[in-house]
Amino acid sequence: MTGLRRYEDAVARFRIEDEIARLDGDPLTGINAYVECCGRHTGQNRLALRAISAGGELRLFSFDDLADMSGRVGNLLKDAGVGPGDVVAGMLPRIPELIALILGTWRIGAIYQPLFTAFGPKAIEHRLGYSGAKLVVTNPANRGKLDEMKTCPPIATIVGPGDPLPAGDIDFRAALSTASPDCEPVMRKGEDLFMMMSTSGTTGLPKGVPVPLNALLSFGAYMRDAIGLRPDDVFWNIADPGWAYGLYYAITGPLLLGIATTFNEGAFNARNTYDVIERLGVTSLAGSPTAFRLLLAEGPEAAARIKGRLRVVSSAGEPLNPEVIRWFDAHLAAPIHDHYGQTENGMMVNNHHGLAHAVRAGSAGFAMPGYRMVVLDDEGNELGPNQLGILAVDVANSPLRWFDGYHQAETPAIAGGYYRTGDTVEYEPDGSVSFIGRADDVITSSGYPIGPFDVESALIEHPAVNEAAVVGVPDPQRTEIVKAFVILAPAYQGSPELAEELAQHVRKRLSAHAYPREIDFVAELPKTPSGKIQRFLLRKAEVEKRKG
Ligand SMILES: CC(=O)SCCNC(=O)CCNC(=O)[C@H](O)C(C)(C)COP(=O)(O)OP(=O)(O)OC[C@H]1O[C@@H](n2cnc3c(N)ncnc32)[C@H](O)[C@@H]1OP(=O)(O)O
Repeated sequence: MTGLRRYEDAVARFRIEDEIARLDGDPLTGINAYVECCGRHTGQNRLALRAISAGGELRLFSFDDLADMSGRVGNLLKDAGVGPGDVVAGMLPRIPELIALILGTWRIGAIYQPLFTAFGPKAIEHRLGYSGAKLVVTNPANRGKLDEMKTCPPIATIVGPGDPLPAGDIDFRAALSTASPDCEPVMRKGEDLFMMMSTSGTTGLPKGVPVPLNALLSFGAYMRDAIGLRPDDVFWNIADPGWAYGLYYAITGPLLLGIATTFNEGAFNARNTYDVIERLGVTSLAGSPTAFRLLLAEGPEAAARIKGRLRVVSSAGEPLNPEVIRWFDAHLAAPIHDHYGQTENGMMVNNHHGLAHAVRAGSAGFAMPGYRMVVLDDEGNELGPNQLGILAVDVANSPLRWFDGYHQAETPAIAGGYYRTGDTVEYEPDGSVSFIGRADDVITSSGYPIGPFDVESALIEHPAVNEAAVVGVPDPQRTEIVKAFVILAPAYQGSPELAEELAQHVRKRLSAHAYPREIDFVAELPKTPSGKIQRFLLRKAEVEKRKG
C-alpha cells in the first residue's frame, strides 16, 4: 500500500460515507444546490455575505436576504423561459447580485455558467456556444462585448438608476423588485449538473467541464479539511468567481457550511487587500501565490498592522514559493498552506489546515480524504515514491471524485480506471506530493490557466499574423507570462508598435488577462516532420536565455 493511500485510509473513510449518506438524501426529495447553500441556513439570523462595493461601502446580507433575492431571481428566470437543466451564464463583477443570480439559477434546477469579466467576445462566444445558455446576465461595463457576437442568447442587464437599458434587454433590477420571493426549489439528482465550467485547451479550444451536484461533497470537504473553516472565522477568498477556485470555494463552499463569505468588488491591489483584512478582521484568507507575492512586495510595514490577525491562509492555483511561506510566518504570523486542484474535480491535494499532519513547504501536501491519488508512468502503472510521473485520481477508490468527462468532447485523460491531471509530480515516502510542472502546454500566469491554442487563434485573426506559437516563460511575480513567437504576413515588418498592437488585439478579442506580454517576430517556428509546432523547444530556449 502506498504512502498516499495509507494517509487517506487513516483519516478519511468513515466521515465521507456519513456525508454521502446525508447528501444522497431522501430519494423522493432529491438535492437542490440552493437548499444546500442557502435555504437550510435561513431563519437563524445568520450572516451570509460581507460585500464591499467598488466605492468602499460595506453591506451585509444574511442567508434570509439571499433567500429572498434568489427567489426573485428564480421567478425572473422562469419568466424568461429558463427551466430545470437549462444553462444561465453570468458575466458580473463581485457584487451581491452575482450570488443571488447563482443561487436563483440553482433554485429552479438550472445550471450556472461563469464568464470571467476580463473575457473578450471570442472567449465568450465559444463558451456560450458549447453551453447553449438560455440567458446571459451582465452589467453595463461588460454588455458591449455581447454586441460583437454573431449569435447571443437573450440578455438581462443590471443597470444603475437612470442608466439606459439596451434595447431588447431584460431590466434585471426592475424585474427583481416586482418579482415574488416565493420560489419552490426544484429537486434534482446527484448526477444532475449545477455548474458548467471551462477548462483551458492545450491543443484545441477550451472544453466545457460539467459539474454534477455530487461535487458539493468534495467542495464541503475542502472547506472543512483544507481551509479548516470554522463558524467563528471571517473568511475571504480573493479569487474571482469567474474561475473554479472562486466559484467553488469563495461562494459554494462557505455557504454550504453555513458560513459567511466576503466580496470585494474593486480590482486587486496589495494596499486595499491589507485594508480589507484589517477592516473586516479577516481570520481565514485564500487566494493565489501571485496575490500573496504582491502582499509581500508591499513590505513588512504594510504587513505589521495586521500581524497576528490571520489564523490561516490558503494558497491555490499555482505552486507556492517557500519564500512566501517564510515571509508570512515572519511578518504576518500566519501559516500559509499550499493546496492543489483543478477545475476538473476541484481541490485534491492539500497541506490541510483542518487535519493534523506534517506540513511540507514546497510541496502541495497530501491527498484530500475522499481521493486516492497516485503517480502513473506513461503505460499507466502506479509508481512508488521519488519517481517522476503523472498525478492521477484512482477513480474507483475516490468517493469524492465527480468529474466524468468534458462536455460533448472526448476525454482521453480518463482511461484504465484513472483520471490523469496532466501535472508531473513525484511523491515522498510520507505521501506528500511535489509538483514538478505541466506535462502539456497549458500556461499558468497569476494562477490563471491559459490555453496556448486560444491565444494563437486570436493572434492569427490579425491580418499581420501568418503563424503564431505561444508558450509560458518564467516570471518572478506571475510564475509565467504569455510569450508569442509570430511569423508576419509578407506586407508587415516587426516593430515594438506592431507588438503592442498585437498584444492589445488579443487583450480585447480574447481576454484582458491572457494577452502576450512578450512578442518575438521570427522567420520560422520549430516543427515536427508532420508540421506540429514544438512549443517545448521554444520554452526550453527561453528558460535557458533567462538563466543566462
Ligand atoms: C482550481 C483552480 O486552480 S482555478 C484557477 C484559480 N486561479 C485564480 O483564481 C486566479 C488568481 N489570480 C488572481 O486572482 C489575480 O491574478 C491576482 C489577484 C493575483 C492579481 O490580480 P491583478 O494584479 O489585478 O492582475 P490579473 O492577473 O488579475 O490581471 C491581468 C490583467 O488582466 C486585467 N484584468 C483582470 N481582471 C479583469 C477584469 N475583470 N476586467 C478587465 N480586465 C481585467 C488586469 O487589469 C491585468 O491587466 P494588466 O496587467 O495588463 O494591467
